[in-house]
Amino acid sequence: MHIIEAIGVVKRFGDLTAVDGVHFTVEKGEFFGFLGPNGAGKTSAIRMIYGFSPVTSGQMKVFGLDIVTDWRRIRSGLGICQQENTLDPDLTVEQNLLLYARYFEMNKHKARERAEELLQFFALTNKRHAKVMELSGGLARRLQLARAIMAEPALLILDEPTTGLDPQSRHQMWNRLTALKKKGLTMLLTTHYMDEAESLCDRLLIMDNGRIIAQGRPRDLIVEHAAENVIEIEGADEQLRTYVKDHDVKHDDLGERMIVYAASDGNLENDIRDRFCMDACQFRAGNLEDVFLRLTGRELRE
Ligand SMILES: Nc1ncnc2c1ncn2[C@@H]1O[C@H](COP(=O)(O)OP(=O)(O)OP(=O)(O)O)[C@@H](O)[C@H]1O
Repeated sequence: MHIIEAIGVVKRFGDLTAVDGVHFTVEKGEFFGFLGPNGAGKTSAIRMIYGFSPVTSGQMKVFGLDIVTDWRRIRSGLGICQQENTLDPDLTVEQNLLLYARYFEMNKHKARERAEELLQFFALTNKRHAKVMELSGGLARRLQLARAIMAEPALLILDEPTTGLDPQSRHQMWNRLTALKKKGLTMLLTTHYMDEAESLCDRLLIMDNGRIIAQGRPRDLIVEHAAENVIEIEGADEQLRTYVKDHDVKHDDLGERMIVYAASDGNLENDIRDRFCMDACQFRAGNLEDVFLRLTGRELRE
């Protein structure tokens, strides 16, 4: 059984089609990512998974159940960490966890035990009596995550979990998410950080204009849509342009700068190094950002 199965799912807001017939599956234990430019339809798609927003057409199945008819059963197995801070600002860290446990009808003893375990796991024990409004952004996000997994969900949904956090807090968050993955939790995240998606996700999809334009494992997407090795050449000239054309080399011509995508055998790299890299060339590994920009373009959207 798939943990999530989207079959031709469509979401419309009036005349606007935010999600345009998407198909994907998420399997047990997977860390699955949703990427795409602003307005691509990521949030609209994941909101249908947790029943926050009704499906216009198609079918969304979670834990093998239909979201339309079995919303309540599905909801009891989900943990959701939304973009917005949805914590109760007047309550303390610990009270936020305990209050949430009540929605899931957890008995008091179990709730206390679980809250203790999570306070430790997220390094929040010495903040247990602090009010939420006193917390830094990083601590608040950690608490939101702790609360989302309070009732031990089978699927955790994270909408941009590290947006706005400083590098220390982001790394701390990644570290905790990786630990949760090791425990076997299935997770789905949306993010604008390509390094985050590349290091955390087993598989991901890229959306644009409501459609899925690529789907697969990060490494496979890099090989298919960019390359393992990338050369950035400053001061691209006509000779280089002729060379890439004649040798049918995968590249992006950005005017002054050219980005060349080379396979891992090293031949093309060596040739370019010898012929065109007198001064300004940068050799680096291909990454998900290359894939993203190649598929969704470099122009500003708004
Ligand atoms: N409740 C709504 N009513 C009307 N239009 C909406 C609503 N929610 C989203 N949209 C529109 O649907 C499209 C997809 O938006 P969505 O928020 O799903 O994109 P996204 O990929 O999550 O973007 P971002 O990266 O900015 O969060 C956008 O054009 C947006 O304006």
